[in-house]
Amino acid sequence: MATPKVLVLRGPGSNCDQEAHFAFEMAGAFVERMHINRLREDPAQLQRFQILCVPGGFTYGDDVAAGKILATQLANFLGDALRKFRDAEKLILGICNGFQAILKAGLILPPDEDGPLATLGHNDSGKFEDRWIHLRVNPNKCVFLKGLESMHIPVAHGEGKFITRKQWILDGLKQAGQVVLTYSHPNQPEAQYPANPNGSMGAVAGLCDATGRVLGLMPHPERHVLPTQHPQWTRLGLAQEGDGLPLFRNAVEYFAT
Ligand SMILES: NC(=O)CC[C@H](N)C(=O)O
Repeated sequence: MATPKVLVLRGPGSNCDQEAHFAFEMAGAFVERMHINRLREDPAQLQRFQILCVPGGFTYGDDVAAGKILATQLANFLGDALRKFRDAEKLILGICNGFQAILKAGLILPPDEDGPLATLGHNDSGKFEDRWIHLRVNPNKCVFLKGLESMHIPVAHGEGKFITRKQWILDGLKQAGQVVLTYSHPNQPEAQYPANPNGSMGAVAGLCDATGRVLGLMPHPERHVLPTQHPQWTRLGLAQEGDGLPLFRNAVEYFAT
């Protein structure tokens, strides 16, 4: 098996980069963490890697809107390198602040003539939501989610409300199989608050691009890779591994030859 190299791209205010590094290493990849300013100095470095991960955090202090400044940097200074990377059939993962950044950079859904199709806004609750939630997984062709049905992992964000410009955009994304992660509740067909922690349209928690190789999600799979990270592991019994680990392993195995 060819071992892929992962670039965990940091910015000022990233705070989940070490966890993302650890998760990809557990899954069997080589991992390097790099500050975006270093990549801007020489964008061609990106092509040394097979997987790009933009981790969670508060880049640029969430100024303007969470992930917006990082998105602008990605689109304006690294746009060509990123398109080349994506078109080489490599993988891109954005977690939480990373999802905000890659979505707002147009890497998941290219904008149309009227502008962006979707964004992530402030939680309906008006506060930071930091707790464990349940996810339903519809992998469709998303490389990262192959074989998964559900996940129990934490969220920690203030701006995770997924909004499309019009309802038909969300309907189209569902039909195309791009809505790959939704918040779930056992008794609600579409999860309502608090199961849906931010009021996302369609209870959307994660979205992939049309190829299935770019995934963005608000919850944190890298915070549940070890079974002991689950808050109830002593009561429920120790699972074999954390629910988030298969997502990283799928990405690594995609490059198996
Ligand atoms: N954990 C995170 O990445 C948080 C994302 C962002 N700072 C928010 O609060 O919405």
